[in-house]
Amino acid sequence: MSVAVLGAGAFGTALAISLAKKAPVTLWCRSEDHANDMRINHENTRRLAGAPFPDALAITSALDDVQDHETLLLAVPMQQIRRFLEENQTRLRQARIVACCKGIELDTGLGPASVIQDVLPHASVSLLTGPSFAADIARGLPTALTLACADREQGTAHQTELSTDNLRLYRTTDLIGAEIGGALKNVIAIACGAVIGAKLGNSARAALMTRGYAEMQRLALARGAQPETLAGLSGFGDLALTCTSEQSRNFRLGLSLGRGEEFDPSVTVEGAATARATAKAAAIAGLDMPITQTVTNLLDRRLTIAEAADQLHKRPLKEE
Ligand SMILES: NC(=O)C1=CN([C@@H]2O[C@H](COP(=O)(O)OP(=O)(O)OC[C@H]3O[C@@H](n4cnc5c(N)ncnc54)[C@H](OP(=O)(O)O)[C@@H]3O)[C@@H](O)[C@H]2O)C=CC1
Ligand SMILES: O=C(CO)COP(=O)(O)O
Repeated sequence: MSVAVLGAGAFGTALAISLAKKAPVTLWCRSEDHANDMRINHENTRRLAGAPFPDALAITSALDDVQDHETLLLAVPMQQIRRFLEENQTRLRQARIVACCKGIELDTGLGPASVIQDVLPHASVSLLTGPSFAADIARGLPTALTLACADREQGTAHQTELSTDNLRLYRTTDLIGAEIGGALKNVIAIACGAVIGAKLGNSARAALMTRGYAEMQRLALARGAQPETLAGLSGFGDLALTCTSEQSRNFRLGLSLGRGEEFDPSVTVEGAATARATAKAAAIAGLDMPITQTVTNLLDRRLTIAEAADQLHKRPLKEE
């Protein structure tokens, strides 16, 4: 096995730490200054402080050092991946890439695996997604994730390669379902954070999680996904984690909205762009996604929390 992780954010670093306990791993970051910092400290103090590196973890800022690795885990934020891939198209043309990001691209409405397929049609593409906080993975706490790959044989190879004693991977061939579950749970987490921040109660949160899940299913099924995928780790599992924990940045953005506080714009919050991308795609496809639309309106300050709650509540009554 030879694995490299592209992107030394919190998640890429956590995966690299976890996998390097099993075999050598290379972690690539885009700045030599950051690479040096990690080499000196044996830790990524900028993105995942307090998680020491195992000896088998090598650091580089040169893509030439990683392009011959068998498997590349892509852990840069969703809205950055197209540009990254385009800039490195020649190197990555036939790579085996496992996307580790969650979201929907603003301009195209595509998820991470679909963007990779779009830019690199000859690459092998998989997706690693599901309920896991970087800090938990780095600490070696027990975690279960979904490995999605349309090619069953390749998916099985990645499942074996990337599972560890603490990281248990389940596999599916339903890439679209896994992409949509992982992307939309962040949008629903923003809504849940807003409800808790505004002190609207846990009952309201449960209602949002359930009706949010219905929206996830609606979009996923319209795009040809399998319902079981949404019920799995990449859908229901990640929804449950992200909507109930202040460890989640998406949930925390929602909390700030609910409390009327500012939120640090430098924090990676995938659900914001994903809400806008999904609301646009849903409108074009004629899909009813009121929670997603409401989150977009809250983010763009077109609604207050009180107006948002009122609007959702006063929608026409219907069958569940
Ligand atoms: N954090 C978590 O618990 C989890 C995160 N994820 C997903 O992982 C993905 C990454 O999130 P996370 O690691 O937390 O984000 P962070 O904010 O911690 O880090 C983002 C990283 O991406 C790098 N980056 C940004 N743009 C580029 C680019 N154009 N080229 C190369 N590198 C770039 C940044 O580099 P620089 O430092 O130089 O700015 C930074 O290291 C997201 O899609 C997220 O949803 C999934 C599960 C858990
Ligand atoms: O995806 C995650 C948990 O599965 C991390 O959530 P946040 O990006 O909201 O922190």
